[in-house]
Amino acid sequence: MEWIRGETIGFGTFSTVSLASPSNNDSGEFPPLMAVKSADSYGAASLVNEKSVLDKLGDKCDEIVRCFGDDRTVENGEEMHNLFLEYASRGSLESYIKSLGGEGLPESTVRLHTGSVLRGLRHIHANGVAHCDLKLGNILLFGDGAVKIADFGLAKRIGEVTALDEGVQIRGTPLYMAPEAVNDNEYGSEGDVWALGCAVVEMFSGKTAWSFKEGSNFMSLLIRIGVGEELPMIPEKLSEQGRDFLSKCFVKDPKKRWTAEMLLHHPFVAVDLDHDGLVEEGLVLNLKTEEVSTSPRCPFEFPDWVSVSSGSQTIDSAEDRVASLATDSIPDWSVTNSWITVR
Ligand SMILES: Nc1ncnc2c1ncn2[C@@H]1O[C@H](COP(=O)(O)OP(=O)(O)OP(=O)(O)O)[C@@H](O)[C@H]1O
Repeated sequence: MEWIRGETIGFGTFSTVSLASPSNNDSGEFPPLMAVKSADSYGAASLVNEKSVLDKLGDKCDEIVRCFGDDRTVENGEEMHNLFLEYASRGSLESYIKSLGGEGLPESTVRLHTGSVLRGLRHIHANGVAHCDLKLGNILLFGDGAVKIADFGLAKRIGEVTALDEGVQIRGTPLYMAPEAVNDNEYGSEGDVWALGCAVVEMFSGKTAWSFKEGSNFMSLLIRIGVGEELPMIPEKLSEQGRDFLSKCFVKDPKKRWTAEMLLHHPFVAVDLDHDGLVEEGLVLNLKTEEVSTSPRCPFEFPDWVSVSSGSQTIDSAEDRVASLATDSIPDWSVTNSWITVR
């Protein structure tokens, strides 16, 4: 495909995202406007991983951003790897919520978006993949109000041990890390569910699920996540159903945490939504809800529930693991946007 690069619309750790349009699209094979994620040789591995995961996931799930292929170009004497993606005209949920001035979204919208992300996660997990970096910055908002999961640069096949899993590494964003990732370096489908809970809190309250003062100690956050009984904040103003939903995501033991499939049957997402609030927001909705059922009280009430484990690791004590993370060369951590993903 011959294509033209347009304006820059986003920056990631290793890539720049800009608009792209095909210069000759007579066949109509590509949309007239796409997002192109470009990385130099340093970030290329992440794009190669993202492309292979997106190929594996296919284009059957409406809640996962579509990929139209990749290519390489030489720009200013440098080889660039480019990945062509469906363009989300309203950017990420993170930037959208920031534009609301710290206010969160109405609960009816949060329920809708949560249902969409869950359908995406169910598809990802059913294909044996864990996203490993779910956060509002990686949930994209489209012109019709739909949301889709993006950024599969850190995604991994469940159970597979990659170079990233060896040694002391952090995959993803600390504020969304699940206890088993902090303690045991375990990243699987269960960790995505924990991260979804953190994203739901942030969507509703406009604040991160863990309170964390800028400049405060990174290790203290890891200890709070990994050790002890403290859980992320569950907003008081959220409905009973919403609070119950979050309590199923924020289960410290990954084996007891609900799966995406189970959560799709929770009444928080499997209900008739308040259409009025959404119409007021100008969102044209693509309503898809699961069959409503009563909320099971525990995972074992699901007859066909199967826990997908991410493989075993040599387990140090939680304290040892947190200490080793904190003594490995950790960047200058601060809150939200400036969190650095260590790959
Ligand atoms: N398909 C898209 N449509 C519109 N904007 C996009 C798209 N993909 C990415 N962006 C924008 O670019 C930003 C960076 O993209 P992305 O998170 O995929 O890059 P990354 O290098 O993998 O970043 P990260 O640091 O999160 O790993 C996103 O937060 C979003 O604002």
